[in-house]
Amino acid sequence: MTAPLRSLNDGNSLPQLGLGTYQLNDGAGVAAMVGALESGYRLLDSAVNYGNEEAVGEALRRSGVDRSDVSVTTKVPGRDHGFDETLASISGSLDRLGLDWVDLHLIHWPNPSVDRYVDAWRAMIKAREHGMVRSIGVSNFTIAHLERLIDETGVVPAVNQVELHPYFPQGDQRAFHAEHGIATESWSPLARRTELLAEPVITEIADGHGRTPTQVVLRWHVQLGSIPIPKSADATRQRENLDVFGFTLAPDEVEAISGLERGRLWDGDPDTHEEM
Ligand SMILES: NC(=O)C1=CN([C@@H]2O[C@H](COP(=O)(O)OP(=O)(O)OC[C@H]3O[C@@H](n4cnc5c(N)ncnc54)[C@H](OP(=O)(O)O)[C@@H]3O)[C@@H](O)[C@H]2O)C=CC1
Ligand SMILES: O=C(O)C(=O)[C@@H](O)[C@H](O)C(=O)CO
Repeated sequence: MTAPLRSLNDGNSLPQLGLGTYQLNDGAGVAAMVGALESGYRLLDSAVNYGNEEAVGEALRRSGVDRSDVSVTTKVPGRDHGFDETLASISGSLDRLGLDWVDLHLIHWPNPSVDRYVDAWRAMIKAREHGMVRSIGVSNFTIAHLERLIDETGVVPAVNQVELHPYFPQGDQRAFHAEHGIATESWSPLARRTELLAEPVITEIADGHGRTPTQVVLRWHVQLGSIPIPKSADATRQRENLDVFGFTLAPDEVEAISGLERGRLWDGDPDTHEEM
């Protein structure tokens, strides 16, 4: 089973669900990612700061899945913002991944107090022209950050990867993305397995569909039009998470799940939270 594809604003496409790889490191991480690829995952979400780009490349080679069939994402860390620094960062990622191109490269956090994300974005545009990356996007960018990128460069990101789960459905942010043709990706889509999966609203809907709470949450993301990237190190849970394309939530079920809104998981407000 593989996830259906969705089109991006640059003519490329991404699977509608991928594997988060934060904390999938070293040999165990490689094994988990090989298992995911064998189960049908075709999108791996990495970052320089996860310290696992070598492991992602190794898993891809070991899996035997055709390179062209897998969308590899990685991210420029805050310490590499700036034009030359970002181009060097992308080269470093390609070296560590052992790949000729990255499918989707993101600016990991805007780090507004540093104020170099527009320079980083200009370098991303250049890297795409050079064929080092196929699609370019951002992560944790607010509407104001996106407006500034678009105003100053005229290039609209293909993707914005943001915190998104039933406790934080990001209605305004998603509406802005839809208006500008930006695909939304959901990080921590399972709210990091907090009490979310035991919420009665979710368990009752899951029982009604003969599905697990996790599948209902991931299906909710898909029906919002966002691309969830759940992380699991476990082969059985990876397969469970990918198996969300054979049922449909009713509109009132989607709305009830969105009604769990209460805020961010932790203080990851991109206006104030910065990561180098
Ligand atoms: N751009 C950004 O700033 C950020 C990006 N991310 C990206 O998003 C990805 C996902 O987010 P993450 O924070 O990892 O959190 P998730 O919401 O994906 O939750 C992961 C947790 O859920 C558990 N889990 C997964 N599947 C199941 C299941 N079917 N049943 C029960 N438990 C399950 C995992 O355990 P187990 O492994 O044991 O299955 C793990 O403990 C990251 O890996 C990373 O790629 C995350 C944070 C910030
Ligand atoms: O996982 C990511 O991409 C992150 O940016 C993390 O560092 C995240 O910010 C986190 O886990 C902080 O606790």
